[in-house]
Amino acid sequence: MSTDILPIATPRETRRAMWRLLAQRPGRLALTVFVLLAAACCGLAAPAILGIMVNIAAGGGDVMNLLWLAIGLLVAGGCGALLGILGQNLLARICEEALAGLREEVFAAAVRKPLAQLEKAGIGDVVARVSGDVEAVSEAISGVLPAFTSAAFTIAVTLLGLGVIDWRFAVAVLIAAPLQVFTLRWFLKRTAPIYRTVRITEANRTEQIIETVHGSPSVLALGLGSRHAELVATASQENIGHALKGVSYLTRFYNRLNLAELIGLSAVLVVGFWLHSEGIVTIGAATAAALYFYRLFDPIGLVLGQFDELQKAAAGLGRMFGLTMSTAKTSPTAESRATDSSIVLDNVSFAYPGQGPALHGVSLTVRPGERVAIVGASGAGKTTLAKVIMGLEHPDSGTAWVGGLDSAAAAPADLHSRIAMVSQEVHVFSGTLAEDLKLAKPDASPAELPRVLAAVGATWMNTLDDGLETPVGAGGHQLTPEQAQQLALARLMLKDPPIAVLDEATAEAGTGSATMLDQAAEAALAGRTSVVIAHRLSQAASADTVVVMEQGRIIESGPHQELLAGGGRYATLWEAWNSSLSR
Ligand SMILES: Nc1ncnc2c1ncn2[C@@H]1O[C@H](COP(=O)(O)OP(=O)(O)OP(=O)(O)O)[C@@H](O)[C@H]1O
Repeated sequence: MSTDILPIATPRETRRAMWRLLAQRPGRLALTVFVLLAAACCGLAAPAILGIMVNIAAGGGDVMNLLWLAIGLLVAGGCGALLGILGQNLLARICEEALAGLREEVFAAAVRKPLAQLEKAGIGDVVARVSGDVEAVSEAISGVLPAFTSAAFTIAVTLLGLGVIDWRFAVAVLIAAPLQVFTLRWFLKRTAPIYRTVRITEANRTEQIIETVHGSPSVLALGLGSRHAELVATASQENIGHALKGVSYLTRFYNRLNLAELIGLSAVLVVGFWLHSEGIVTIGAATAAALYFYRLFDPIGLVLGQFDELQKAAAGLGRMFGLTMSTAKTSPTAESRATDSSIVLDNVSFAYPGQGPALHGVSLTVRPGERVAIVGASGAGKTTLAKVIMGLEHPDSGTAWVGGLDSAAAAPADLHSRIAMVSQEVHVFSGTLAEDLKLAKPDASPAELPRVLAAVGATWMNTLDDGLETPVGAGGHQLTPEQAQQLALARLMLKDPPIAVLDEATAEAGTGSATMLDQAAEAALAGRTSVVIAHRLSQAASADTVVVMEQGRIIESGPHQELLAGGGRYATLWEAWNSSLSR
């Protein structure tokens, strides 16, 4: 599987994109920073008060004073804890909202991708980005980031507090810093590629599972079950192997951090002893300094330790942003050059990944209201042409203009307001018949639904026990392929776009139903600009223009009668079709 087909955002691009998301809520972000700072300052009070209590106790001081200080200790601790919880909750909420926006962007980007690019990248990679990566980032951002930020504030404020007692304490604490920084760099350098590989091998495993499930009929028919199970197991093993490597580095990382803490605490105690013996600080101040440093153990451990989680999240974020960025690259703002309901293909060429051209410099104009039938042998490129018009595939060169929009660059909502397609693989969605129809127009009035069904000749609707409220699709009343085609045509009528594409909409029909479906298509296409992929040449005969394709090129075009009179490829196809009917 090639995982480099869908881009991955660089760390810089990821940071910028993340900041852009967070900065959408500047007021709440500022309030959160303020609350977290206040919580960290409250935390400073406890060691300071304890230091004062030590001084009082050492000097044989007043018990009442000690009692008041103890109450102050409790109040500061309580306020610090409450503010800390409040700040972390505020931050978690901001992050959750930002992530929800990102999640929507990523899903939208995934469905906007050209089919060929998704197929090339491997569907497992896309699934991993919109599920596994989103989950990993979600967990890290809502679970880790608030605690991480709170710890970072505590460290900064505590270092400041140490400096206020005596600058030499701050220097003593910083003795441990080089080892901590070195340990962190050592850890990040080694584990960053491991985490990237873990995500990639996870995508491989997903790909393998999807392939096995998709191909399960062939897998079972050919007795390939154990071989496929082995392939999935191998992909899993590879993933686990890399994940374990990460765990091994994590253990060594914490060992080194413990050593750094030991060095730092020793330094603070030695400096405290020396400063006290020189009469520079009181015993209480030295105690407070030691307590400050001790207080740093947890936040430093958390910040350094959670780098690991944030790094994993950053890897996921990079892949998520990569998906949205690459969409932005391939789908800039819609280019528009006319607003009528025409289709203009301008020298369009397209090849599926690793294949020869499926379309070769195709130029075609369908005027507003005109109906064009595309005919040609199997593999001539008819369906590919329909996909390019629909924006499902993007031309390698040339442009497909649909109602004035570049179909490869237009926002899906804009494009779909102008064009709709009925494809060969008609899907009946689960739900009632009315719900199925309303997918095309959610606010359709109750009178519209029977009207469009009647227009496409779906008289079978009257025989259903619950009429429009009859459940259809999986688990409901099963429609025949012809009925499903009629339903799709009725949806098209409800949606009422000015332009329509029918890709072999009646190819499923037996001879008996063919005329009925031809009439249904006729009703659905009335008044629209349309392109009909016509395997049944009766559809070509009723079109304004017939276009004949061969090996990705247009080799003939013109009205039905003219092409027949010309005696070319279309005349041959027509003759063959007629004689197949009379047989
Ligand atoms: N998803 C795909 N991946 C790779 N090649 C494809 C894909 N779909 C079609 N092709 C190839 O592109 C060429 C054009 O196929 P296309 O489906 O557009 O032809 P068609 O005229 O619609 O054929 P049919 O009438 O059989 O549907 C063929 O060589 C086909 O094998």
